[in-house]
Amino acid sequence: MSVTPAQPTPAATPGPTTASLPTREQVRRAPKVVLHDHLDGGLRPRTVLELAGEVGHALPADTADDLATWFAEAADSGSLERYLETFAHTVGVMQTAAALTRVARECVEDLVADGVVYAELRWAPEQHTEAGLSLDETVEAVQQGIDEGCAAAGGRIVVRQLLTAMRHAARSSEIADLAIAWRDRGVAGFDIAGAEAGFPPTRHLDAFEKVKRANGHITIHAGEAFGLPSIWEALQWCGADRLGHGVRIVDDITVAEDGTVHLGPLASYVRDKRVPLELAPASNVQTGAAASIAEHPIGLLTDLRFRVTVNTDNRLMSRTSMTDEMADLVEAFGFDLDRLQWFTVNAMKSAFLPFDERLAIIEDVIKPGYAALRAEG
Ligand SMILES: O=c1[nH]cnc2c1ncn2[C@@H]1O[C@H](CO)[C@@H](O)[C@H]1O
Ligand SMILES: [Zn+2]
Repeated sequence: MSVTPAQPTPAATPGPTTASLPTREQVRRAPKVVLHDHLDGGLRPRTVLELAGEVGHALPADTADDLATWFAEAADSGSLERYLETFAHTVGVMQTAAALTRVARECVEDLVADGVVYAELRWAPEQHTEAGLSLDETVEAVQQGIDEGCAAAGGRIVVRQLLTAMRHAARSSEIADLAIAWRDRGVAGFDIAGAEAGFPPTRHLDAFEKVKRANGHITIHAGEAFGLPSIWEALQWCGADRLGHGVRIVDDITVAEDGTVHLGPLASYVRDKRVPLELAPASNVQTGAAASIAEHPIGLLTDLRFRVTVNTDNRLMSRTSMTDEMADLVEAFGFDLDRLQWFTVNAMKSAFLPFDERLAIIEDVIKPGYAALRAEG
């Protein structure tokens, strides 16, 4: 294997300085793209309360504000496993077609209000069959909600589903079939999620091969709670087109005291192949993958021109939105509108949507949207 040569340090990310940085309100109005947003991680607290009331699901709080606080605090655990325990209270109230449709419709409404113009929403159908729905019926119900939300938004947003299989379970092959069966009806790709340590992506090799043989798209949660082996398997065994998080790729990057940067073979591969990283700073801080937003490797990865994208992961558990994620990055790293546009174009280029449709959103929506904001001065 060839040795990766040391590289000169790129220009450092500017610190938060000038008055020309966008305000939070400008960030809200900027066109944004989210590739990594869990449908069951983005419910409105009030909706969780109402749906729980309908089905008699016991919750840890009984007002919307208290519930919002409970989710954020419980998820703020420093561990992915404990973070994931909070999903019992969202998945638990999403077991009927009506509930799935409502949650999907409200999700689209919330994303539109957040200035999102393209979204891929992921969720795990196998977790929504407790009350008797078939896998097919769960996908149909979610698509119904997406269609209603998009119709109400009058063309301001395009939304696709990603179907997730749970990595500790054994239904990934069925979920791969489901994703393939729904590919022309709103499903754009396949994912695996759940606890990472102890559940390597290669456990689901047959599912990934099935999707690949069908020319489908794959993203894999990898390099969040576990490091390089997980990323390597996702890319080199499972054929991932994108990395869900992938933040631990920094374990293969060294920065010497004189600022010289050295990329190991896996980090070089990820950058050279332009593998999109679905970074989600707020979520990473909660699960302990990063110490704080300011210390999040997004600064280094951006400087090194990896294909960085910014994502929410779970808006409810992380009490976040695309506006919050980007505005927090503006504050922590001094990112300007050009940089936010770069993240957004990176994301749109990496979407699991046909090339001509991606290009149309970049040229007709994203670039003019940022140009208008720049013109505000
Ligand atoms: O950041 C994450 N890492 C791994 N798994 C996750 C993350 N966020 C959510 N889920 C898991 O994905 C399922 C389907 O949406 C959720 O129920 C949750 O268990
Ligand atoms: Zn995720």
